[in-house]
Amino acid sequence: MKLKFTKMHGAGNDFVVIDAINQRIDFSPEQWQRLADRRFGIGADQMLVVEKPQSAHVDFRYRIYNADGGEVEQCGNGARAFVKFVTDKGLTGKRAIKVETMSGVIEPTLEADGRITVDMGAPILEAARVPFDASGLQGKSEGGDTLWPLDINGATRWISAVSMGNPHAVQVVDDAAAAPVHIDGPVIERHPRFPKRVNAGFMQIVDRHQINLRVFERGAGETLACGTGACAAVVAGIRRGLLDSPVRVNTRGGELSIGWGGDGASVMMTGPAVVVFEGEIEI
Ligand SMILES: N[C@H](CCC[C@H](N)C(=O)O)C(=O)O
Repeated sequence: MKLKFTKMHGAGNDFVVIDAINQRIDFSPEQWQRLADRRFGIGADQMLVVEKPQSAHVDFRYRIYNADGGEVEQCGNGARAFVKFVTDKGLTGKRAIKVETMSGVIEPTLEADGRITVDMGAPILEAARVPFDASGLQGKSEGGDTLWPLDINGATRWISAVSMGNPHAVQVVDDAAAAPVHIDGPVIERHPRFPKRVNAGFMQIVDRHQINLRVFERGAGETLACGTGACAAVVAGIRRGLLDSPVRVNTRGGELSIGWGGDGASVMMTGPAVVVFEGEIEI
């Protein structure tokens, strides 16, 4: 079939965005991998699919596929690209929309300055619901957070386990630029205590309102930015007593702003969404 798509990015985290309301698509994991392939396909960290909603009082359904072809629960940078896409394509006249995902409803809003704010919902902090298997581990309290020891490549790394609908393992490092993202990231991603695998965040505290962050993403490897990873890192930093809301998150691909009012409150993420090109591909 000939597939129409839009190539987009949010702070360098790049996407193939597909209107599945006006196109019928039903791809295998191998076909999703092919679309994501940077040599044999279009190339992207994730594929974002726009569908009609299944629930009432919701404007769209949003499905997300990682570069490895697996469908996942949430994508923060993708949510910003999503609202820009449906607005630009005239699929909605609203500037604030409700979007159902595998992990619940999120609410992206197109701001007057072109940036986009997304209510990402409240973080999930109970280890078993991340999911993270903490059985037999001696965690340590820091502020209101519990840090868990993982043996990664022979060193003990103390991680916070946070879900934004998708799982994150966040650790504080002295220097994000020098962090062993490609050595420890793949080991953390597939650590047996994360039964659904995990996104591995490496957070450097710059000051109480600013971090530098790198993320080795589940199913995609290191990306230039990770929206849910930025949310998870800020939640962990605030709970550890290291950060105060709002927090500027410096990623390799750009800047995100994250706000969180504490346990039970939604995490609010603001950042850019950019169209790179429109295209068609035979698949
Ligand atoms: N790799 C993530 C999905 C994409 C998340 C990221 N691109 C974002 O902006 O939140 C996972 O497997 O949970």
